[in-house]
Amino acid sequence: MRKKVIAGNWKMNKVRSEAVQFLEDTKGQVPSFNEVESVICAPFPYLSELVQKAEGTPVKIAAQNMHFEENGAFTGEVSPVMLKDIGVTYVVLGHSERREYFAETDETVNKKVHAAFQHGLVPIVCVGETLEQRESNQTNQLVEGQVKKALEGLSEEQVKQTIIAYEPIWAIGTGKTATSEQANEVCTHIRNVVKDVVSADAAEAVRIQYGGSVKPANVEELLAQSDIDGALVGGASLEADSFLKLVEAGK
Ligand SMILES: O=C[C@H](O)COP(=O)(O)O
Repeated sequence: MRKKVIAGNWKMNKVRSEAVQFLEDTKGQVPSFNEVESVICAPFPYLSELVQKAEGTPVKIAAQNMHFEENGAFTGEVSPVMLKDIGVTYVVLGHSERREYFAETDETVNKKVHAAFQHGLVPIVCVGETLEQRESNQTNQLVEGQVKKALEGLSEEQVKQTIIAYEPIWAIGTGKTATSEQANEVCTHIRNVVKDVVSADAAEAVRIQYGGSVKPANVEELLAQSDIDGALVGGASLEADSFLKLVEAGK
């Protein structure tokens, strides 16, 4: 039985006081880590403080990106060593917004996934198609390519620990959710790809989230699908009440 993982991706939102207040507001109300994993993916400036505030609670703190090198002349970048040093435990890699606006590629995602494991961070690897690709029936092929490249060179054990987030780009922040059947169909395809290129055990263990306009009103139906093991949520994770409802649904 795969444990569900509900991750709130705040993207570039909230000032410090709002970020801290969110943890205050959810304190004591988030279900235990044994029931569901709950993660907040926060902007870099608050990570250290949020890790400290979340200590002793079931909430884990994630970064939204990182560089693959440990250190060096990479102005403006943040390394896995730095994230690990301040107690971050998860990192989102290859989000479609990084791919679209910041030239993230399948190759850099793969380097980052390796770097994450090297430094004890759990990668949440995002994949997903555009509307144009869906309409021209390229979804499975496109997502398959992204998954294969992202996982290239990992050990079976590392693949088992990886979280893959299937996020159709046309459903992100648009209010258009993929139907639970559409979402599950692609998640099943991803699991089959993992089975083909790694192993049946890895496919059974890997967690696959759905992301794209997930909210309290649709999360239960999505999580009830056979191959959806959680959600990566943007807009609906910004308010404490809404985030708590999402996490509750993961129990
Ligand atoms: O990382 C989260 C996804 O991009 C989904 O965002 P959304 O829930 O606002 O559609």
